[in-house]
Amino acid sequence: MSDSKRIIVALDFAGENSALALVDQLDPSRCRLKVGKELFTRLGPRFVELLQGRGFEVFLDLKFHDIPNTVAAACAAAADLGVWMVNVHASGGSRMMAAARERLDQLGDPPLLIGVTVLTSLDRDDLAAIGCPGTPEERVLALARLGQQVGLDGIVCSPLEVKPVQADLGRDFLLVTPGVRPAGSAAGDQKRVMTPAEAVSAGAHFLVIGRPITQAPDPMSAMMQIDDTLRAL
Ligand SMILES: O=c1ccn([C@@H]2O[C@H](COP(=O)(O)O)[C@@H](O)[C@H]2O)c(=O)[nH]1
Repeated sequence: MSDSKRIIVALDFAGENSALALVDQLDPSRCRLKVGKELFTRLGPRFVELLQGRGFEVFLDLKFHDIPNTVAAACAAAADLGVWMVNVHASGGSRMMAAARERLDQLGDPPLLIGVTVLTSLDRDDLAAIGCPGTPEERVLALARLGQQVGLDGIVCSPLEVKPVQADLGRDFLLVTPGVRPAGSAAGDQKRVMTPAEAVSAGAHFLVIGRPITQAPDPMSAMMQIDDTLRAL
């Protein structure tokens, strides 16, 4: 799968003005935007519509995780909003993911449906502490297989798991990777990271990048620099 817009900028801002100050500098032909829990909780669907009205495709990153009926209905609401991509937690289980898939399949031109596997802020010790033995890679693979079986379009994982997942599930299953840090960027709360070039070289389809762009002194130039590096690969 080849897509010229690999970068999804994570709009993690506290309000409309700060978010739009960045969005105003971005070009919808070079990147997509991700609206997550903070901005959506503050500004709601209206803000997603505003971004789409400016020509951006939006990944609505609300990571739905609930009983099947509730998640299916939430996905349908996201589809009604016209978003490009929506996600659910794969750990919500097969029936939950299948319900989301079935509901979206009833609609014309549904958003891409993606399953979050193991958050990129977690390492093996964090997983052990919540009662999940094994490595993040093992757990990502198990959840990715489940997601593919029920017809998800792809998963969210860290760039570190891209190669093993593709070796197992093929290259058409979309891999969306946060945990992306250009060389020299602070990892912050992310534990499983790679550089943008490493992630794409490994086979990631889309990179979710927040603070390395949004907190840069010149966000547009930071985004273009990363994008130029990826286009040169
Ligand atoms: O496993 C996950 C799933 C989602 N995210 C989201 O991606 C961005 C990453 O932002 P950075 O500032 O580049 O760390 C953020 O919105 C997360 O909610 C993730 O990081 N890991």
